[in-house]
Amino acid sequence: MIVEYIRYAIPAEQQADFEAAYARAAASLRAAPECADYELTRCQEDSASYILRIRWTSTPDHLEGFRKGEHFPAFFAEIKPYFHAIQEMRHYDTVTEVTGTGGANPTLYAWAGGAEALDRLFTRFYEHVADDEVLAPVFAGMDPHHAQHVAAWIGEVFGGPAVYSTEHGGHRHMASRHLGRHLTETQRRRWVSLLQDTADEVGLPNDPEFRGVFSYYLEWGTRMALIYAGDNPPPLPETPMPKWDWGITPPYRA
Ligand code: HEM
Repeated sequence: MIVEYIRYAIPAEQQADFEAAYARAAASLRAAPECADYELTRCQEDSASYILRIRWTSTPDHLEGFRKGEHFPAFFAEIKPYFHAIQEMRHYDTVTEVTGTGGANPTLYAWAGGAEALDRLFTRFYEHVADDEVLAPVFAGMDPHHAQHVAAWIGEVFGGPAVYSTEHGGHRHMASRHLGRHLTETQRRRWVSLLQDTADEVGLPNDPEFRGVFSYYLEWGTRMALIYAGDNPPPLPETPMPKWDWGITPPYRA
């Protein structure tokens, strides 16, 4: 993914037409498979300055795919009158590690109740697993610290301290622990529903926003576990830990 920034200087009397032209041109961006997202903003301190930010799947996808593709003619027809007003139009690589979310919303980890709440959740969960006819055989030989390891994993994925990646082998190790286990859909579903029941039991926050994201993660994570446990697992991930956040349902505050 790369980011293109286009800076414009648009005199006050042209701004309404400029914004309307971009509102129409945006239909081409929405239709273009090379475009991830876009945003046109106007400067507060200098109202003539606009910045258009477009995330493209890659620079060649933008220059070869979009510019030579079916959506470009309609896009360019709308914005051509403002071409002379461009002050910068360049592609930027997201090569730095400096990215993240600010403190406007608590992390999922903090909202859940931190390490103590996640330890409580998984300790109780694996107590139930031991008595569950579907799951008990799967976890019969598990590491005695398994519950704490999974709590550390989820804690880090949910924005907590980097305990799993620094002390327990990170993403690659987690995926490797599922290899060759040939987990079934029945086991996966039981794992998810038993964990959700346990979340109720130990009093994890039950607001729709948190539980929605929690379920989203469990659904994705368990389906990934089945893929790694299956006959043709993908190469083990060398990538950093997945990071989860609130997405389109930030925490509700009255
Ligand atoms: C969101 C979903 C899941 C997460 C976050 C998760 C997390 C983990 C982690 C972090 C480990 C490695 C623990 C360590 O470092 O010692 C692990 C191992 C394991 N997982 Fe999962 N897992 C998920 C889904 C599942 C499912 C659905 C099953 C089976 C129904 C499963 C079965 C196992 C087993 C059997 C091990 C090895 C346990 C041991 O020998 O200690 N996992 N899992």
